[in-house]
Amino acid sequence: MSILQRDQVWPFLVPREVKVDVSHQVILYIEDLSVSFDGFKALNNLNLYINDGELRCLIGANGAGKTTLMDVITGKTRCDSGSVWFGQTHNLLEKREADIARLGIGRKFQKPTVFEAHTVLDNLELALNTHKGILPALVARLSAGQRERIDEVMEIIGLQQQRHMLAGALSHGQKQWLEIGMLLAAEPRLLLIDEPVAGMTAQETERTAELLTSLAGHHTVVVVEHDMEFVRSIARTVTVLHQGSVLAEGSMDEVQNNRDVIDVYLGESA
Ligand SMILES: Nc1ncnc2c1ncn2[C@@H]1O[C@H](COP(=O)(O)OP(=O)(O)OP(=O)(O)O)[C@@H](O)[C@H]1O
Repeated sequence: MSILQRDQVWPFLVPREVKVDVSHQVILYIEDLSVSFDGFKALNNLNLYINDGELRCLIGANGAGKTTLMDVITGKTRCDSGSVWFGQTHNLLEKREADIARLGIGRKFQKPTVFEAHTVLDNLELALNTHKGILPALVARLSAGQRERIDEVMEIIGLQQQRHMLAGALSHGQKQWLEIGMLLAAEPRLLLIDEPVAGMTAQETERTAELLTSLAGHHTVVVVEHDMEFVRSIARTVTVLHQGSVLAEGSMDEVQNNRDVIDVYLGESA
């Protein structure tokens, strides 16, 4: 069944009762993180702090370590050393992938993986009830709260008109929004989003910028993206990774004018 082939873990089920201590405004603490593959350091003493409710963009050349970092945060890859804390009380390195998802960390991979043979509405219902399996999830009665959440999400992702349309008939951009909606259904605290606008039209890219910007505040959003124009349109703070470490961090203008960033990533044309 396609549900078993998914390459991601849904943050099953609402409401989220997990308490995340963000009294110091930081929701994600990453310190001295190192990961190596056969002696090659994909992450090298990386330090990164993400504030609660912020929208952070992560950029860096191919192989800089962006995916590996997401993999460690979500429990997919184990590190050699370092620490990763979700708020001040949850040590993510001690947790399994599914438990990390249940804490409220949602991840969206680059390629959309919606259930194409089901409607937009069914997809959102499935996101709330995946643990039941497809058929039982579709016939299960949703609570009033769940139904309300689905309506809210439908509005956030702007697919009310497509509610009863098969997901397979949506445009590429709409599929990406639907998948973001499937993550949102579970009200995640932290969303990790990999290259959301790859393959999108200019209009879809613009709409995605609005969507992600609107999520910040209520959620913390970390976006990995290569499209610099898009990053400029959404980013307050940009972190540049290079060879597994943070090379620079700051506003888009600051990193674009940073000599090291120009040398190793952006090039003179920036
Ligand atoms: N499972 C693995 N086994 C061996 N090497 C790996 C593995 N995963 C990643 N690497 C290597 O680690 C380095 C960092 O890769 P990673 O995918 O994290 O980079 P990235 O910044 O996400 O790049 P891209 O922008 O191309 O997605 C690369 O040199 C990659 O080849």
